[in-house]
Amino acid sequence: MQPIRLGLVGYGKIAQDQHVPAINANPAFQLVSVATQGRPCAGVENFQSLSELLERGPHVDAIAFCTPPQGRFALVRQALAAGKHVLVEKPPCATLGEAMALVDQAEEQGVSGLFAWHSRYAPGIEAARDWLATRTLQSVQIDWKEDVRKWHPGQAWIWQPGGLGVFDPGINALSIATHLLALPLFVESAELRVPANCQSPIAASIKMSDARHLDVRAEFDFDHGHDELWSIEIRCTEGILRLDNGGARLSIDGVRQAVSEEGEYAAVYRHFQQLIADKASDLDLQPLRLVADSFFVGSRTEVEPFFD
Ligand SMILES: NC(=O)C1=CN([C@@H]2O[C@H](COP(=O)(O)OP(=O)(O)OC[C@H]3O[C@@H](n4cnc5c(N)ncnc54)[C@H](O)[C@@H]3O)[C@@H](O)[C@H]2O)C=CC1
Ligand SMILES: O=C1O[C@@H]([C@H](O)CO)[C@H](O)[C@H]1O
Repeated sequence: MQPIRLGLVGYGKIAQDQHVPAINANPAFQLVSVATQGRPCAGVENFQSLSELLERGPHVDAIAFCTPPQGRFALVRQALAAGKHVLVEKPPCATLGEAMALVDQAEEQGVSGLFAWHSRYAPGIEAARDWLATRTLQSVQIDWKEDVRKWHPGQAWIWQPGGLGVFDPGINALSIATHLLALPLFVESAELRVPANCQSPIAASIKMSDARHLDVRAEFDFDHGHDELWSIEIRCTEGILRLDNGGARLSIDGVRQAVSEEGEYAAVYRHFQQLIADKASDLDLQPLRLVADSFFVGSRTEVEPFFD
């Protein structure tokens, strides 16, 4: 079986940390070219732009996008128009409207698309989903706190319009919640704390609910200490389910549960491979909708300036 020939756009932190190692570990894929504006990727042909990669590079079947969300829409549209399958890092675009247009275009082009909500592939998520499917939910508490200086060092884009600020990691928690919970969530209120020199929040408190009045609270913090807190606690009539370490650890009533041994990005690329084989797509907009709604209804409080 011929491998899927892959191009990658945006050889930055996550591409180097996760995408290229996952691609190289999966024999169903062959990374053949990169388009990036920073350091080149060893072992493949490098280009300064997607246009150059498509016009002058070796043939690719699919393209993975690891650029910042601002400007990504035009790039993915260009790849779809060229008939390429696309894997798009989260958040899929800088706006909900752009993401909706990509969903339509992938269908029109008859290619496979994946919005890579990577946290949904964390080792404990599917076991958690199975347990919750037969339980009666009472409340959900999300705490998603990390140090932006550790995970996005020197990345000015994250503080600019479309960069989402603390919702860039926070959307991961929302992608897990929307995957675990049966009913659509909606935002009731939000408080956004925005540094005086930034366009996006460094912290946020969000109150959500669903059609059965489930109480869902989220606390996001981008200026947290070095030890991340990535946890979701779901109280049910039958017991308490808790995901920690971004979904890598699962406990029920304090007892650790067996989880998958597959890493997030290995699972992301295995899913992409299956979508291409099945001529299918997985382009979920729900996490981005909740972020958009948080910005719609969020009250803003100015806080001290942020300096990297
Ligand atoms: N930093 C992290 O820990 C994680 C980041 N992500 C997501 O991945 C995306 C990228 O994040 P990072 O890798 O941290 O950012 P980054 O700033 O380290 O990398 C972005 C890369 O895109 C390149 N680039 C920008 N515009 C381009 C264009 N028009 N054509 C070609 N290359 C272009 C830049 O040169 C840079 O190498 C974001 O959407 C982020 O939410 C996902 C998981 C973790
Ligand atoms: O998607 C993201 O994940 C975190 C961090 O890499 C933990 O996985 C990062 O802040 C965000 O972009």
